Amino acid sequence: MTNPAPPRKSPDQPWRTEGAPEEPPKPPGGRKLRGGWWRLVFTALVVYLIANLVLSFFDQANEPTISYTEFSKQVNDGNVSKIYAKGDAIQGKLKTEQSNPSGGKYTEFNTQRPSFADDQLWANLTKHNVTVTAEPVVQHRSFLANLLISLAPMLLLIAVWVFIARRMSAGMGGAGGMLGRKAPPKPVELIPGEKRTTFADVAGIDEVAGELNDVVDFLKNPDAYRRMGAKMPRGVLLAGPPGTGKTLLARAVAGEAGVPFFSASASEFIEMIVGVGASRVRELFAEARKVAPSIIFIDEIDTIGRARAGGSGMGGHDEREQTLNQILTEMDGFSGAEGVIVLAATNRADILDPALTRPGRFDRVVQVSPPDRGGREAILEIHTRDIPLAPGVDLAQVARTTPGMTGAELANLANEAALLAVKRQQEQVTQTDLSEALEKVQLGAERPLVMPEEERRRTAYHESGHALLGMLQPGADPVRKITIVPRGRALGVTLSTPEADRYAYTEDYLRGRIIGALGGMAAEQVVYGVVTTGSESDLEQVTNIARGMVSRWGMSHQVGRLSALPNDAQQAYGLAAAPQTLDVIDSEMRRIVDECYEEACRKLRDHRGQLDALAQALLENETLEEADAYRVAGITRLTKDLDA
Ligand SMILES: Nc1ncnc2c1ncn2[C@@H]1O[C@H](COP(=O)(O)OP(=O)(O)OP(=O)(O)O)[C@@H](O)[C@H]1O
Ligand SMILES: [Zn+2]
Repeated sequence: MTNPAPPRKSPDQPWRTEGAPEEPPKPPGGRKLRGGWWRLVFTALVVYLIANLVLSFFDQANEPTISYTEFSKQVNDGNVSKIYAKGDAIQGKLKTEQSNPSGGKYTEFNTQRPSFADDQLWANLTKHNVTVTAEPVVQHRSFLANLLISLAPMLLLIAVWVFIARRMSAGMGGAGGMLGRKAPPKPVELIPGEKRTTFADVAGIDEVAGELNDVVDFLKNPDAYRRMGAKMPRGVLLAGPPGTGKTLLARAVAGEAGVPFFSASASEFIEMIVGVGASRVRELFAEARKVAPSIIFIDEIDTIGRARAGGSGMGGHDEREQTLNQILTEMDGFSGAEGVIVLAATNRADILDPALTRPGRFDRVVQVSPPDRGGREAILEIHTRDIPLAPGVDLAQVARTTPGMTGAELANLANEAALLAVKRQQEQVTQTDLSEALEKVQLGAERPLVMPEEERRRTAYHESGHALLGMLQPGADPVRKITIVPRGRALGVTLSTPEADRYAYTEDYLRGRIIGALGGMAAEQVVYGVVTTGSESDLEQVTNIARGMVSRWGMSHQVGRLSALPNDAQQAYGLAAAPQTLDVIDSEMRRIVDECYEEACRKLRDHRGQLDALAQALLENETLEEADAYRVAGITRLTKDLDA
């Protein structure tokens, strides 16, 4: 829970404009399977060969093997002192050394008595006073060793196979596998000692919890429903952005109902060789049925449940389809009274295969959204339950300044504040810890970086450009902080957050956002006459907003009130925008951004004095808080904090 707030893609979030790209390329998620077992096979082969060599070395032991004729002759010559016999194998010792016909001398020997020899061996032996011992002859190779050697290749094969199978099921989250190697899926809430999650651990999404109440009810008392002939939904789909508490909610349903909770991530299913995903699904459902009523939770269902058809041509396509089919089959197989309810989570409900949401499957979709102000406060309360708070800590105030943040981000915030307090050896977490933690979460951690003076100056102008335009636009989100202390991957940051939660945006507001985001580049243009690479992430933000305005929100006359670009699900079905539509979208986006850029430059030229003042103040102080920023720029805030 230490990851910083993700880059904000949707406009309903506090936003920031900054001077450098922010996301480093993700390392490709590689598979770990290969290499390992080839090495195992190789090692096993080498061991096998060496073992064979050693054993065969013992085989051609010291004593030469002599013919039975030679042996008989030695007995008759009275040259044999003693023999050991087992069955027809005979080992013995001579009284005097003999030379071997094949070269060399020997006193000890081996020989084999032919089965048809009906000679007078026993008589001869006693006649010549040979000590005969019928003890078992020292065997160079035990029966077991012989067996092992003959079975070795097969054992080797089996070992390799088991090993591969284990590796594969380890990749499935360790729960279950093929080969009957049973580490059956463990229902999480049955693990002794584990604290049960309940609705009391979930806040800010009360309506959602309410919607799940009858699921809880059903799980608690399936018989009542059965008697009434009432059918429960077999699947409930929890849809919403990452970190809004979908997993938490699913656990809470299980916790409230007091039933076992099986959890799996859909992506685990499709990493494997074809067929394994489906069998893992079968196993999971079988286990859940055994202990019904119970809950199966499948996270990231979109990774297997995205719309089929359209041939995405991706690898693992078959496996995905088989796994999905298996899930659907299992769900269809429910009589509805078995008491296994499948909860699935996705943040891409829009791209799901319609087969999944058909009646009798995930026919109930519950939308989980980021919390509102009251919800944020309640979530903060939950996540500070175990943190000693200093008197005077105002969680409501924190909730006010965190619009758009999800439950996971708020939990992270509370934890960061606690970490700060520990670092400072405080007994309690203070309001200052909380606001500094928020700053770290929103802006990224401060980064020691000595910048050349010229670069600092340019950064100061860049950030002042963002800030001044933000302050000048009526209706824009207020500027909370400007800094030229490098943070995260940015050289400087200007932070603006809305006064209150916003749910819909006007065209003017969006244009204002574009103008503000272009403010950094425009300031460089106005002051230096050239621009730098420092505007990369600004331009990304600008492009996203402009694309949305033109292609999704009907804010371009040329394109009209159309959802002009196919969504992912439509794309999966092979739907693409017509080339001429793409041309229009492109030129409309350019028009809007160009207009905004011109306006940004014009405004900065008109207010050059304020721009210089802000840049100067930043060079001196490095960071300006909201009040100082407005004072330096000589601008009075047009709107007031609703709760201030
Ligand atoms: N509404 C909430 N109330 C309390 N805590 C929450 C809430 N939402 C999220 N959290 C906290 O954030 C953590 C992560 O949430 P969770 O994993 O449930 O989100 P998710 O929606 O499943 O995310 P993802 O889509 O990334 O899997 C939870 O364990 C919990 O600590
Ligand atoms: Zn910028």
